[in-house]
Amino acid sequence: MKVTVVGAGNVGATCADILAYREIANEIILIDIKEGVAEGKALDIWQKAPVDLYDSKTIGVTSDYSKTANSDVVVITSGLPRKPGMTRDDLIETNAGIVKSVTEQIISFSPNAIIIVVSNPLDVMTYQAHITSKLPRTKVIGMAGILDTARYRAFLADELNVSPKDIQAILMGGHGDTMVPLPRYTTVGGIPVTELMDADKLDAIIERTKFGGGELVKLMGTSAWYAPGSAAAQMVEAIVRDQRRVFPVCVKLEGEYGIDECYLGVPVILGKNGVEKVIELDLNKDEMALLNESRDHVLEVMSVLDRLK
Ligand SMILES: NC(=O)C1=CN([C@@H]2O[C@H](COP(=O)(O)OP(=O)(O)OC[C@H]3O[C@@H](n4cnc5c(N)ncnc54)[C@H](O)[C@@H]3O)[C@@H](O)[C@H]2O)C=CC1
Ligand SMILES: O=C([O-])CC(=O)C(=O)O
Repeated sequence: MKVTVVGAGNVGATCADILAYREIANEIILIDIKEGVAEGKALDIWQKAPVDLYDSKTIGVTSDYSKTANSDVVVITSGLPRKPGMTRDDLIETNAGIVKSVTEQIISFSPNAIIIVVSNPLDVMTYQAHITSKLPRTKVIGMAGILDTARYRAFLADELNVSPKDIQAILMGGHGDTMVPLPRYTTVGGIPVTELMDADKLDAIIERTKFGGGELVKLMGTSAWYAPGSAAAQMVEAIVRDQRRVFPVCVKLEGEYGIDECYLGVPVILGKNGVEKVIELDLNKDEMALLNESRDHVLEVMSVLDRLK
């Protein structure tokens, strides 16, 4: 299996490193526009192989897309990250152009690839890759839900003093402040979280999760990369190993949840064809209202993208 990671910055290099270390793909192409950066990071990852005992090969490239030819999966991380005081939406003008040009080049050499978008604003950049590539919605998806859910699970593990492995949860909606955590679908070793924690504490964790990306931007002056890189690699793994994992993934809705023509995070089955199935939960009135609020926000930012065209 051949996987290309576009953007050899913090998220892209972390993702490539995990793909190699866990031997998720045997050939990994790391490509960036900045001369030498992808080559250097790929070489560094390869020099770690004798220590960590893997034989997946990472190759770094500057802007030569012919080297990405026939990739099975492509992860797009190229673009600006936000700085303190910015929203993800503030990145739209710069990143839309970058995602568009990268997608055009990727698709000309790998017309059958499955594309996983990471660049922000996530839902709208995934839409950008979809309209540029003209690939079916099942093959152009965005990474956000695994990361947002992981943050929620990590905060719950801290609060309950239990292993994060035992926390199962699902989170829906756009990748932003309007994301929709679902306590009704959160369990700890099979026990509903609402039986283990009072509502105030759970609400505080939900609020922290919604602003989890911003918390890290404030601390570091740029956005996160370890968990995002890992979450993107987990999506690649589900596809290349046809694992049929159930993950929240950003996908274009075509009538599911009563929502049409909008990219939004929902639970899906992820396998060799990309999205094998969109899972429709029976949301209650309050949950549906939150999801619609999130949809409205994403549609508003999508309309900005349409004006930029
Ligand atoms: N979906 C999510 O949950 C997350 C999304 N992000 C987003 O991912 C993106 C990348 O973040 P970082 O890796 O931290 O940024 P970074 O600045 O460390 O890396 C971005 C890389 O993209 C490269 N690049 C820019 N234009 C390019 C082009 N046309 N072709 C190829 N490479 C190009 C840059 O040279 C740079 O190396 C940002 O937009 C950020 O907001 C970050 C974390 C989580
Ligand atoms: O917060 C950001 O800008 C990056 C991101 O999407 C995240 O870490 O959730």
